[in-house]
Amino acid sequence: MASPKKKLQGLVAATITPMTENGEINFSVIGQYVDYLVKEQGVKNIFVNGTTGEGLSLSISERRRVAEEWVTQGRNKLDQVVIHVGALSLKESQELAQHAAEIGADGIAVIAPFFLKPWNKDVLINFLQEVAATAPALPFYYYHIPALTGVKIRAEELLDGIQDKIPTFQGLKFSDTDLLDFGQCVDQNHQRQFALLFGVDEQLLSGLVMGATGAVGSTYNYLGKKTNQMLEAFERKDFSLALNYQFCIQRFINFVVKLGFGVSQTKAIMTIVSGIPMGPPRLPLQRATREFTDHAEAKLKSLNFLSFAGLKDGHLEACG
Ligand SMILES: CC(=O)N[C@@H]([C@@H](O)[C@H](O)[C@H](O)CO)[C@@H](O)CC(=O)C(=O)O
Repeated sequence: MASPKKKLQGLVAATITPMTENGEINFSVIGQYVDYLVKEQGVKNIFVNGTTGEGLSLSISERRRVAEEWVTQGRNKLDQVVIHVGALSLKESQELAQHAAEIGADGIAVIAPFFLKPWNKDVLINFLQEVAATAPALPFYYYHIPALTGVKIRAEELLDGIQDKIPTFQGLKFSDTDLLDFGQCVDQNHQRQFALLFGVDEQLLSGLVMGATGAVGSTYNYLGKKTNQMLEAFERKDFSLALNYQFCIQRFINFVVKLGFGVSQTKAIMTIVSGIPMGPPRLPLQRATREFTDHAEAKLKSLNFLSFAGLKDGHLEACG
């Protein structure tokens, strides 16, 4: 069984793929992006080429180059770099998995194929197993995101006995709001051997209460510091403060969700907060509107999310 340096835990930023104005990948800012995550947001784990990274909208050659750049720039700065290698084609997924191993990534993750779909747990596991086997020394994570893949096989069902089939299986990225399913994943993880990473940032506190060992998400790119404060309050069992942080984060997410929120808008917000140009998204996504950007910036300012001043203990108003 593959053994990672240490269990993946804490916050994992689902990285954006920066692009130039003419739609090419902007590799030149990835080094600066790594430094920003580590120094400004206190986030030292990343999840590359996932949903936020538009992984499925990139060519295989682009995905390889993006993975390489993150691994290279993250060396001696980041704790873990997990590469999402899911694809509709098993062969492409295997190629990416093998490549991730060759470049020294710390783990790979795979979503369920979502066009011709696996119709039950065994078929899904067969697919995952074939990918994992091409990178036998790399920790393997299943990326559960049923709203986007349309594959509704419950995570707790998948987890049951999975290490017998996939010896490198190390955990789950759970991007769903079904806390019954998530709780049952935690419940069967008796020996705490798996990383159970929650993927719905606005509900992370509920995920922590249910037993999440960490979290992967888009907002940790720019709200990592704030979310880390929530994690620290939770660790100290200061649940009232942790809830204040969660509400504060929710106020922002709720605000942008009402305006229309997705990967394009994440790129725009990250550009505002970090000052690093993330560029436009790739078609079929459309660039965030000027109206969105102006409103989001005003909200970030009103919540004190641009200055990173932090909440004063117990004062909910501090971010309002
Ligand atoms: C559907 C979606 O994009 N979910 C995000 C969340 O971080 C999400 O942006 C956040 O909870 C706000 O709704 C992540 O789970 C996705 C993710 O980690 C990824 O980019 O692979």
